[in-house]
Amino acid sequence: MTNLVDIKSHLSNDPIDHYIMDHTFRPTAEQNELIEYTRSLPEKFALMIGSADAAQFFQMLIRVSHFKRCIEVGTLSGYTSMSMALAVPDDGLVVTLDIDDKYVRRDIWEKAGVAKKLDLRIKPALDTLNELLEQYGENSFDFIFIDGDKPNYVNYYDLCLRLVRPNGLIAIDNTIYTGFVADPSKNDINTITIRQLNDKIKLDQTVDVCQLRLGDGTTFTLYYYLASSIGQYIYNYYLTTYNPSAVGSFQTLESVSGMTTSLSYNKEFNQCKHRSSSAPAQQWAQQQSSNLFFYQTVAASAPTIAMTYILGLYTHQLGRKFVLILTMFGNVLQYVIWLFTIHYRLPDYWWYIAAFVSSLVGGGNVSGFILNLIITDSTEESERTSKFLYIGVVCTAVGAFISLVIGFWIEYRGFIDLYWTALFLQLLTIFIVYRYMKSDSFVPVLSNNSSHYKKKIDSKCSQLIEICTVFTPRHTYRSRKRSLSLIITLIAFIFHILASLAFSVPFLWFQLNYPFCWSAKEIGYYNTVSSIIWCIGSVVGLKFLTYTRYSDAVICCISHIFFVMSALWTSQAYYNWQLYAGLLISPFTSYQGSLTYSIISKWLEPSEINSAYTFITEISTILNVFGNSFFNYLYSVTVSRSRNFLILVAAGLGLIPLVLNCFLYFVTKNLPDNSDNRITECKPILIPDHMPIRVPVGTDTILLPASTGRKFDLHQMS
Ligand SMILES: C[S@@+](CC[C@H](N)C(=O)[O-])C[C@H]1O[C@@H](n2cnc3c(N)ncnc32)[C@H](O)[C@@H]1O
Repeated sequence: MTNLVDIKSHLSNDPIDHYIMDHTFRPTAEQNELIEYTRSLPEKFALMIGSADAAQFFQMLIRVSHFKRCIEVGTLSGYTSMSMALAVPDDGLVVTLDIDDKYVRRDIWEKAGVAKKLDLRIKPALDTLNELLEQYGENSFDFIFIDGDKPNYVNYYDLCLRLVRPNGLIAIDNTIYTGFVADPSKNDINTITIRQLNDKIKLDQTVDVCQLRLGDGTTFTLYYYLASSIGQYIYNYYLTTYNPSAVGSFQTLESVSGMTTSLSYNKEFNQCKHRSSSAPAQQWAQQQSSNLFFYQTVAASAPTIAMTYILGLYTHQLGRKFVLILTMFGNVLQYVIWLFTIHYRLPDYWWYIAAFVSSLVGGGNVSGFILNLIITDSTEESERTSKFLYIGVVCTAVGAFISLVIGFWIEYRGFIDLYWTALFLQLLTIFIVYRYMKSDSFVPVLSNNSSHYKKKIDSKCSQLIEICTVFTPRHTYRSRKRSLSLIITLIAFIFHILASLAFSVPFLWFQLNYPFCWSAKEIGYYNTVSSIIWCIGSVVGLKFLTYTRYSDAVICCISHIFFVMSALWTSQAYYNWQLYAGLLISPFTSYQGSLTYSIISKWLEPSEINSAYTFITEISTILNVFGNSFFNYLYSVTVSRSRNFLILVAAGLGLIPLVLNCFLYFVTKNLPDNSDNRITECKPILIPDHMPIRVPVGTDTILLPASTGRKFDLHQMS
């Protein structure tokens, strides 16, 4: 069995230890002085000093990893703390904890010029660690050395796991405990606790571990656990940067808008019990996160709105392939800026720059617009409802699956990897679209009798007017029934988006905070269950609705009833199971989104569809931009009084499209449709090179896009 003296390299009698120390140990004068001083203490304490080679190794780790914030549990005379303080940069910090400062030599710290980097806290270390969680929040330290009283080792480890940041390091001293851990006859409380800790770490897959025969066996754990997706990342970032004394200097929405500061918190505000960050820190982080999202959407608002309009207007000229690639390229730029922002911890405005840059090419709405055009072009009117529903289901299922993968990915690989992968996939998609999507897969075909359409494309100006007025009842050829249906559908769509935003904007903060206080792992589990239920629910719902042959308006009504129920249920949820139970109806809550395109395409002329979709996309972009900002703002000012206020607002908003769809049902059922002069709906056909071409019924000649200049006879083709 190892002699206790042998395990401190600088006190060892082993010639090899002597040789190693002789060749590699480079103490400063102050370090030597502290070693000498500690040696002079009563033997019990003299032997407690950390091993000098271990301290030197920590210094090397701190320097190469650019660690800034460190903790030592168990100070004794302050040797290892001083060594760490010598290694951290000038603005670094070493918080060192002990129950007693009898032997601490602050004077030597002063002499070494590191006293200002050392924060000595004298009280039971468990209390101090909890205090540090309150003060700095979770994931806020780079390096922690545990070397306090052994019976508390497991407790120290648990708290330190929360304090250390992802990819930070925890070093634990005495994990071999002079070999006692491997000796079954040793069953004192210290040995038992250290064995328990070693066993715990052995089973913990969220950390990387290595146990070195350094000093008395120091275990290193590399903390991989990354807390959340981008919203979670931002929320956690704020939790960790919370500084009560500096909060006044942060620009909050309240200070910007000159409203009463809600940073004076209600003392009785409930907080997450398993997050030891303080209630003010949590509330502050929520406000900061929603503020950040507010400014992000504001930054993206004008370019998104303008570009959606411009790209919608010029899609025919630029080609869908080009527009699609352009929007994807915006995502690429966004990922790159995110990666830089996270990696270099750039200031907040980089998030806004990322949003601004990606919105310069239209953002996600434009790709949705292209997809909707492609679906409409390649389907007949009768199958369009089910096609839109089906695509909605596929998108939802894929989205849910992706969020599931993301949840687990973050858990095991972290944010940086995730965004690198996203970047890679986006580049791959650009390549696939570039390589395999047919250029200009659809250009409207003119029949010899569609002079109405010819007139419309005559000038850009008339297209602009067409987009803005396509829903107005000015068109003489459109019956009252059609005009009314279009307007009702449009308004229902607008309120559906608003209701969905009011529900979705606070939902992440809702999960992260009291009473749920979910970690990334728990959000990952929720996403897993959610994705499974979404897939099954959406497919079953689709089959059922196809089977019942309900009209679009009835399907939307049912969907809105589910939405209101879901929002009311969620707003009252207090236990985890209640959030899970809410998932049972959530797959049926958003049919309005996918059906709107199908509904309006039935009431419009084929030549109007492009303008109408551009208009709808524009409306949805504007609502998303301003709705997101507004609801984030509303959440930040209401959360301190009522955590579920916004979700109740969502339920209220959801009632409006419900009523409108009931009205639509009666309009479509009872009003006559007397628009005889409407151009007949085109039938899609597939020409040999699989380009979907729209042929007005009753014409025999179709004209292919000017670039091909080909002319087909329908009879020949059939
Ligand atoms: C092994 S020594 C620390 C040696 C020091 N890390 C070094 O490298 O020189 C353990 C220290 O833990 C302190 N300690 C014991 N129980 C404690 C507790 N409950 N809270 C904080 N410190 C405690 C003791 O006072 C003692 O100074």
